[in-house]
Amino acid sequence: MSSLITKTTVLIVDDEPINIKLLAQALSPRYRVKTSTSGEKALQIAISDDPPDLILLDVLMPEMDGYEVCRQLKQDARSKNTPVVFITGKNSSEDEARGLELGAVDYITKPFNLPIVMARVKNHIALKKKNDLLEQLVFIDGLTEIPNRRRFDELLEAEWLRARRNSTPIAVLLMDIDSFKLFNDNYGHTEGDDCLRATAAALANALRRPADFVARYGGEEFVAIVPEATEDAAVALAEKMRAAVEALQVPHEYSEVASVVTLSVGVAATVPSLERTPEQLIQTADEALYKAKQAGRNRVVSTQC
Ligand SMILES: Nc1nc2c(ncn2[C@@H]2O[C@H](COP(=O)(O)OP(=O)(O)OP(=O)(O)O)[C@@H](O)[C@H]2O)c(=O)[nH]1
Repeated sequence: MSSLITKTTVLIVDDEPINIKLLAQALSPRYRVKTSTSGEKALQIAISDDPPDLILLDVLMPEMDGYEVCRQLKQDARSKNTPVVFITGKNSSEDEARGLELGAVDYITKPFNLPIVMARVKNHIALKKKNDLLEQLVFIDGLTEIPNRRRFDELLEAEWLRARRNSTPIAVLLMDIDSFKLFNDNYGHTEGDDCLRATAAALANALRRPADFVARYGGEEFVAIVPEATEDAAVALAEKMRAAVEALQVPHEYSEVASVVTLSVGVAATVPSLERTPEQLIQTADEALYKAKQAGRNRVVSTQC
């Protein structure tokens, strides 16, 4: 069962069940195949928790045509990296150019040659896997193996725009290990690195919902994005994260606040508007973090942005 779950998935989108059947028969020995006879359903599958690795997309479909499906796929951060291959009876060069300009990686005209389709699918999937790996490496912090600042910046921008569109709240948590210089100075840099790794894992484990996100912000600072969280909900999560680090019980006899490693957290929550920016949200969280440090560390302080 687990091998099935991890198997590469191809989504076939065609309003003609007979076309789907033909392609599915050829692909299913090697890939896990999902199918859709409508563009709307294809979009849902593409942004689901179990998205495909490649989409074979028909152009001529009633209601939403393949070009529109492709356009929407490429606009959504959750599906924009999923390769789209058009398989279509529309065989003019203008049609092909339009498909490729919309962001499709390939354009195959009907009647197609099945071995060629299979070979192209294989090549595009190999490329997609390599891109996924590269993206992971670019966005992962080497020491703690959680997402890095670059990934945070990118995701905050996307979540900010989403929250603004939907008029939903969003919160940022800025976290800083207390007296970490004293930890490093007394226990050494290697122990310091171990502490950062353990802290990162504890913070990642404390997240509750799939959309919640934590990254290493730099040095001994971490940052979380909590979409759709009111200030109260964000504070509750911040408190859970603070407690998770304390519960690690990493000895820190040189700490100014406790006998173990602790965390201070600044929380900022807002409903994004055109007048505000994500940078202001981070700035507000930073001010709250400063207050948490001033108030004695090992605590959560919140400010409305
Ligand atoms: N081991 C290790 N230490 C790091 C790393 N990045 C930053 N640091 C250390 O983190 C420490 C941060 O110290 P400060 O910014 O003075 O803060 P602090 O001692 O935690 O004091 P407060 O935040 O005010 O409680 C410095 O000693 C840095 O060298 C890293 O990747 N590994």
